[in-house]
Amino acid sequence: MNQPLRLEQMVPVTVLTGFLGAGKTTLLKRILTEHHGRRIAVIENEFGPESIDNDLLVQDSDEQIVELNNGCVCCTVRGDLLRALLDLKQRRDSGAIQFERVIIETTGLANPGPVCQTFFMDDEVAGYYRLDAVVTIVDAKHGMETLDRQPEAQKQIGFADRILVSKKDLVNQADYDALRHRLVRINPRAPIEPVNFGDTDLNKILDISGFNIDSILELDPAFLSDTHPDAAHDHDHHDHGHHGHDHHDHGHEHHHHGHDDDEGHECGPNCHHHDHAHPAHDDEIGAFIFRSDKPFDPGLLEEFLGGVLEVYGPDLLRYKGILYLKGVNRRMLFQGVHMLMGAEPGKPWGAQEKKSTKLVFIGRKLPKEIFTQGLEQCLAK
Ligand SMILES: Nc1nc2c(ncn2[C@@H]2O[C@H](COP(=O)(O)OP(=O)(O)OP(=O)(O)O)[C@@H](O)[C@H]2O)c(=O)[nH]1
Repeated sequence: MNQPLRLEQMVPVTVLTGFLGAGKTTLLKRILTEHHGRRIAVIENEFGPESIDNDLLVQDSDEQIVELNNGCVCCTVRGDLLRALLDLKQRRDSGAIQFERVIIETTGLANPGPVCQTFFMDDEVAGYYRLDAVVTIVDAKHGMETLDRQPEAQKQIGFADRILVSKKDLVNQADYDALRHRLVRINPRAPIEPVNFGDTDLNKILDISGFNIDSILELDPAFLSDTHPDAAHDHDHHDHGHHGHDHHDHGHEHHHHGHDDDEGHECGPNCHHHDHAHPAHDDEIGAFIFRSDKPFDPGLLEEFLGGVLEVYGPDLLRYKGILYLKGVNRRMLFQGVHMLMGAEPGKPWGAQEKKSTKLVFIGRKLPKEIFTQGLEQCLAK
């Protein structure tokens, strides 16, 4: 195995996902034709009638396009994705091609989970590429209906580090607000912005470290509890002293127990429909937050998480946050996808800083009580 690169040397990867016809290709084309001076390798699948026009894309640009044929990235070609990434690595290392980042465009029907997991499961990929963020595009016109009908669409929202809403020009403000509200409920963690025909500030979607860094801090608890009373969960605020020996956790260590994506889906036809009223939405995918100013007992926490992931891993799309661990003088950055979890040391706690844990869990019908009560049991006595 090669020596892993340091985080900042790793090649950032953006996973671009979104509903069928939401505007992924429009955005990608825009990115690849803009003069932004970034060299981007693109991996995409060839699914769907609106497959990207490679000739156009590679024209007078440095981009490298790798196409994955044969259906969705999610269900059939994770092996291909792995090979494509390793192939790009090999060509880059040999000097045959140059690029600084990778964008993977998934099909409109893909569950981004397995795509993300690729970056944790293979040592060579995990040591070379850094999953930067999942960017999800939602179509303002058809988004509501798609969310109603397609669980995969909810997952795409659940996984997102950034949500871009396309086609705002086709709806009125009230419809846009209703959609936005629903998106916040499903995923309160991801900032949401409109995008007009792919016109977006690249800095908002590339190199945002949505996956690796403590972006949970972006969560505004007040906003959260406003829009989703169930989402926030507060605990007593009580600071505990602790001593300073460092607890080094695994940088890229993950647990995997198979059946991470146990509910196959069919790559069906496009789903574009007319408007209709949307009263209550009982979305399967939702989020909750756990906070505490008390430190965790690391052993208890590990045991609890191991157990709870065995049971709920398939339903847990994303979980991440900052851990305040007893006996550890720095924050631990914790994150996971389904049953793969990892933790890495973050910044040391400042002398005056109030230490606390913030975790967000996003998943399908998660039993919030089981999680929050279990986590509370893991707090150091
Ligand atoms: N009105 C409007 N149309 C848009 C906007 N963005 C994209 N479109 C149109 O929506 C259609 C679908 O866009 P694509 O970029 O092909 O969507 P996609 O997500 O790549 O589609 P699939 O590959 O089928 O999943 C195209 O006709 C675009 O021109 C927008 O902001 N406003």
